[in-house]
Amino acid sequence: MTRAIQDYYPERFSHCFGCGRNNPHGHQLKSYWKGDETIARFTIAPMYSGGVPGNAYGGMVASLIDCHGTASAAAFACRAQGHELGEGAEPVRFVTASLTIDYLRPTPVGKEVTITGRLMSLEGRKVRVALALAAGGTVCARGEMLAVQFRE
Ligand SMILES: CCCCCCCCCCCCCCCC(=O)SCCNC(=O)CCNC(=O)[C@H](O)C(C)(C)COP(=O)(O)OP(=O)(O)OC[C@H]1O[C@@H](n2cnc3c(N)ncnc32)[C@H](O)[C@@H]1OP(=O)(O)O
Repeated sequence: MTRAIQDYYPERFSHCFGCGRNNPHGHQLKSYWKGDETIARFTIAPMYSGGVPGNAYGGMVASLIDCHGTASAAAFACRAQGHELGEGAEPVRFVTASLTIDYLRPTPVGKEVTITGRLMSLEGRKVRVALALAAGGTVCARGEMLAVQFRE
């Protein structure tokens, strides 16, 4: 897949500060399929430093995990419906209902990090996603998300 999951979001859902392609001030995170899981790559700019020099502040870590989680939920739900993003019916939209983060190690700024997502369960409007953020192959933070399909 060369197109990011977020690139399939309808225009009106593309202004998120973390991942909206139409938000020029935001991070514009891009998530992709990687086999049965999802992956995003991002380099945190030094301006997002936490209290310890060289390390990111926790909100930034949570933000990346959050946006990758909702994108993953949309992709997992789509595939579970038997089609890929961009095919078939309009894709379902998810928002974060609950997100827990375990900060295991400091996350460096200025180095590429990867965020991965794995489907834990899919039940009705609810998708649970296991998430991890790693730098240089070392997991710095883990997350668990409950994403709920948005009712318009
Ligand atoms: C390519 C694809 C395109 C798709 C296109 C996508 C575009 C999509 C834009 C994405 C852009 C990025 C997004 C970034 C990620 C955010 O930052 S999203 C922003 C942060 N999140 C929010 O603002 C959400 C605020 N909360 C809400 O709006 C509502 O609480 C919710 C989550 C929609 C749920 O409300 P509701 O629809 O009335 O549903 P409700 O019946 O309350 O709950 C449904 C189920 O979830 C459970 N539940 C709800 N909340 C919780 C909770 N906190 N803990 C445990 N269980 C819960 C309920 O118990 C219920 O379970 P069941 O009884 O069905 O078993």
